[in-house]
Amino acid sequence: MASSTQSNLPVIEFSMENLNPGTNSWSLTRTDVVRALEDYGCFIAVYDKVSLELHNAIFSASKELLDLPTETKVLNTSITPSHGYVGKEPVVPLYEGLGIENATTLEGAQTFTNLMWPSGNERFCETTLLFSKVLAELDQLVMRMVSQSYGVEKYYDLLLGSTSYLLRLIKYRGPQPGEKKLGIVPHTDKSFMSILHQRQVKGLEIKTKDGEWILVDPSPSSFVVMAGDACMAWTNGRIEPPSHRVIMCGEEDRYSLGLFTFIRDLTIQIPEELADAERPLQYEAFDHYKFIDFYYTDEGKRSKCAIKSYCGV
Ligand SMILES: O=C(O)CCC(=O)C(=O)O
Ligand SMILES: [Fe+2]
Repeated sequence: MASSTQSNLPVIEFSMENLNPGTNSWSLTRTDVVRALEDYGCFIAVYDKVSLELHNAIFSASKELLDLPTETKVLNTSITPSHGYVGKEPVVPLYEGLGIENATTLEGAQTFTNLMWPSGNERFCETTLLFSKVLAELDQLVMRMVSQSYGVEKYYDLLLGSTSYLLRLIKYRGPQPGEKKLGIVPHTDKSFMSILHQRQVKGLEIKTKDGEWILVDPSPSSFVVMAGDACMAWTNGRIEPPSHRVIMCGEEDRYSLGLFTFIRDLTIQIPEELADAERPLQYEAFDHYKFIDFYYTDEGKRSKCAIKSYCGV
């Protein structure tokens, strides 16, 4: 396994005060965002809308959830593969995660909370809802910038209306001495976009196009904004999702969170403006959730690039 280095991913400031479309700082940030996504498939957003208080609250909520008995956690099921409870898998025994579907809606947050705590848990519900909404705003800023920069903003408005958000709350048990340290196998996300956040314990590594693994430094105000496979197809290959993995460093448990976007009930069509003689159309229109189903078939799991196998031209 190649060793990782403590090197740098692009870091981009998102301070909401000076980020209004049309301003100079908006277009400067937009240039940085698109360059980072094209070069790395991701970047570190420094985002001041998540306060230290919210950072602490969401991780205590997450710990409270993951401390529930397994027989409660397994009630978190979904018709979409890997959107519900996943844990104690033989390949990644340290990993355990739950998923809140439609996490930016009160209904989504309440349904999940009532399933886990039939007698209620108002604080958990409020915290996860607020966190998801604040991160969804970051996702929308980023996507607005990307689509503007490619001249396809009107198509993004369509996607936005059909975007659903999945919040995953994840724990990696600290490995015992002698136990394998792999927390999650190298993969690209099947989402459109992902935003990852971690508590103080390191472990997330992201692969650059040069094949170097970069270890991501945690900080309460840092978020990894990362493209998923669906974004690569939609941008006709301009933005490629980076491979990433989790390798546990010490013996301490590690907590992380991911907000993932998926396009529901809308066929994702590659904007015609993004294909020309120089860059012919690389992907047929596709249904995001059918693509996820395909990924979890034997053929999908075997394929080197599932989205290309699924709808590549
Ligand atoms: O735990 C992390 O930091 C990464 C999680 C991840 O890559 C995923 O859930 O897809
Ligand atoms: Fe991932």
